[in-house]
Amino acid sequence: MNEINALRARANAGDAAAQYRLAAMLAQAGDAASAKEWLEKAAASGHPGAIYTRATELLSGPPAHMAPVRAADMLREAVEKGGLGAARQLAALKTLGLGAATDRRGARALLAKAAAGGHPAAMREAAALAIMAGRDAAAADILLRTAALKGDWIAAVLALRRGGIFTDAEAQSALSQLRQAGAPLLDRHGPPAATATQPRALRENEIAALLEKNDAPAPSRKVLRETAPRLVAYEKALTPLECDYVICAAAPLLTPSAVVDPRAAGARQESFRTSDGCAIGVVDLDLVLFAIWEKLCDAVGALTPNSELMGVLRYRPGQEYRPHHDYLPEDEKDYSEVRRAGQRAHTLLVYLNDGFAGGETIFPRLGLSFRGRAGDALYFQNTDETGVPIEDSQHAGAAVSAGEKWMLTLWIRQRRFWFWK
Ligand SMILES: O=C(O)CCC(=O)C(=O)O
Ligand SMILES: [Fe+2]
Repeated sequence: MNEINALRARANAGDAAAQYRLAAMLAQAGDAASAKEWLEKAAASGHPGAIYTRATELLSGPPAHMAPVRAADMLREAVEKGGLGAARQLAALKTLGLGAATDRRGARALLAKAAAGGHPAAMREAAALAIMAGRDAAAADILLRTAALKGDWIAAVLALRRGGIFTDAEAQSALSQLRQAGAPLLDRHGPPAATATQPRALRENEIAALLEKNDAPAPSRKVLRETAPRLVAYEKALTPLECDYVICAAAPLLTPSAVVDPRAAGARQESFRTSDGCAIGVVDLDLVLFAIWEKLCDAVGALTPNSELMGVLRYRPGQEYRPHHDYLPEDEKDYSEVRRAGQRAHTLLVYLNDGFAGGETIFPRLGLSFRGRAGDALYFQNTDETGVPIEDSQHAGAAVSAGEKWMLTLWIRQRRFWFWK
């Protein structure tokens, strides 16, 4: 209590950092209204963290509620004031071309700045990009280790999975903390490092050099069915690190899945879909997730802007997705959606993990079933080229009988789906 009173006194005297801390403490204590008030004051006093938080609010919710240009302006202001979280978020906007001009190089430079400044999530993001691009693995491991030791739990999971980064004692302590927090992916991890890596601060230009994109080889593909609905299996569409990254990014966002109901406004919960799921919204995207998104669209020859936001599903034992179609019902309400971007012509499902039983994807009308290993993907057609539904594309996610099944889903429209630009 003393601490909060002292903080309040400093906040009232106009100390921006105290205002920001007070807002965080009040939010944690459940007093959302006062938290919001202090956050606004901190932003007005020029606190970069507060400006960043307000900007992310403008990037959340349905498109009609978003103000991306204003958000980008605020993020720029926060970056100028030294905000590292803001630099990371602005990098994502520049990658998407949302609220700011598309500028991939500028985006990487901003991420490098945030990582060199010691922002844990930015360091983890830079490490993942470096590993994905096949660049200096030792430098990537240093970034990952530093981010994990600074408290970034995703970095800790990735470091454990990769092995050779934590000593045995560090790994044990990370594992027990992660277990307590309910983190995913703790079943399997690599060997410990014989000795602790010497921490070394990486310079901004050194990190920027790690982020240059290398073209990954195209995954091998096998056509499972030639005629409509066309089905194609991809082997190793994503690497283990990419799968793990998606699972970790999605885990905090999961809520019980919803499906589009032709009769009700908005989405509702359905007993025939019992998994937990989420869409990775623009505010959740980072350069790693964007690279994965683009890689998957490239694999199936689709334009990324034609695809809906990536979705992630988690099925626990007994959970399933009963037979359904992915194309949208063409009634009055949903038809405007279909008119804008066309039908959900294509689906790509990526199996993100191994170690579960059941959970095959089944096509009852085709007598086909498929289950990929971690990183494998299944493509199928839901409509023909003109958007006419293919009824035989009906499919189901069979109940999982043991373990957890994690899946990335991508629905691709006939035309541009992205609502910006
Ligand atoms: O879980 C599966 O295998 C199928 C998922 C699915 O059909 C969907 O997300 O639309
Ligand atoms: Fe589906």
